[in-house]
Amino acid sequence: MSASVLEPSTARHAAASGPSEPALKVEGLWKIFGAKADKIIGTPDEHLTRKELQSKTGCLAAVKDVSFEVAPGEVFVVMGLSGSGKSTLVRLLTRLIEPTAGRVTIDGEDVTCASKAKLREMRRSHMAMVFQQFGLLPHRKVIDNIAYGLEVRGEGKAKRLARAQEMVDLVGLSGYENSFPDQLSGGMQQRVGLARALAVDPQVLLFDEPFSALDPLIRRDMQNEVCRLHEEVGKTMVFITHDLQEALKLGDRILIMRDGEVVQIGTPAEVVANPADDYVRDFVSDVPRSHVLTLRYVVRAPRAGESLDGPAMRADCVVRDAARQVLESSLPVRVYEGERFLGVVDDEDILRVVVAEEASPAVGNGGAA
Ligand SMILES: Nc1ncnc2c1ncn2[C@@H]1O[C@H](COP(=O)(O)OP(=O)(O)OP(=O)(O)O)[C@@H](O)[C@H]1O
Repeated sequence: MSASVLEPSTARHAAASGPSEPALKVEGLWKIFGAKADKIIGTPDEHLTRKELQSKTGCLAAVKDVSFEVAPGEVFVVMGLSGSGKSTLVRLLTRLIEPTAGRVTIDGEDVTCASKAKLREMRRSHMAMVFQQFGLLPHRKVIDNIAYGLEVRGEGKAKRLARAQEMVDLVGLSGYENSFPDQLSGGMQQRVGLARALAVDPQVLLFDEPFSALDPLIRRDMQNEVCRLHEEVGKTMVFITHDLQEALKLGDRILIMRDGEVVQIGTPAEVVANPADDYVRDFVSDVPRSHVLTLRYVVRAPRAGESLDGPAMRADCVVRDAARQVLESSLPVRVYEGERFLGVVDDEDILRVVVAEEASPAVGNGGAA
């Protein structure tokens, strides 16, 4: 995990700064594959496990009654093992796959009820997707690949090329405008994919395992690139991955899926501090707690007579980042959520997390607010 995991993004603040109309809303979304798929929901069979349903009816519930909301500017990660339903879910959001039931709303517009023409228009302007297999047009130059979405939308040549050039510069591809995709490395091709998605200025950017095929070092670079781009453009992002480290690094919140169902939705710290079940506990067992838990999870009430004159820190500061200041202070650090005083943290409280993560992966929730 790199240090940038720890830096709260602007979206973290945006997502935490109070209720607003969600950028994306998913309500009771189902996808059942099979001949009798539409006869299952509303019957007792909908409660069967995926395996039971499959052996009884031959149908497969790829996505089962999934609901969540994504705030404007939030990075929302969907994580799960292979077969858990992530790809199906992200395709349902844009109706590349038709849902069996449920509703998807993007920026207040109902995707599930949209006519074909409306859907086409929404795909052009409200959402853009970045795929693992880049999906670049091989006979078009980088600049024309990036401008493609704008061309489809009917933008004039000068305007779309100017916008594409801005995106080239944004993703660090200056000088490669006239190259063809097969002249670029995998990482650079994925930068083209990113630039192409950003060019249409969508409300929501969808990423379907975009970095899974890249070498680990390039993959890390690209994750950092997504963090940087997000800081710069502040787009709402839904990011699909099977990699927990990637999820923790990028996500403001993470949705963990298993067998088509939601197991847990929470911030990285919530998921690590309070795993919903053994499946999640297993996933997070190797994560260094001090890299993910925030002071909110360590804070305690001041003891009688304890000084309240120490420095103040924010509750969303990650323990590892806070450690130096807490250890250097001779007085306990006061922890605040906005204006609200939550309590104090001292050397012992910090060391307890660090020592516990050395000794055992299972660290409880010291004081979750
Ligand atoms: N067109 C289809 N017809 C029947 N079953 C399907 C279809 N597409 C997906 N499935 C099944 O739905 C389940 C979820 O698949 P999905 O590809 O969404 O999972 P995933 O989490 O994205 O996995 P991976 O990371 O391996 O792609 C799997 O059991 C898969 O076999």
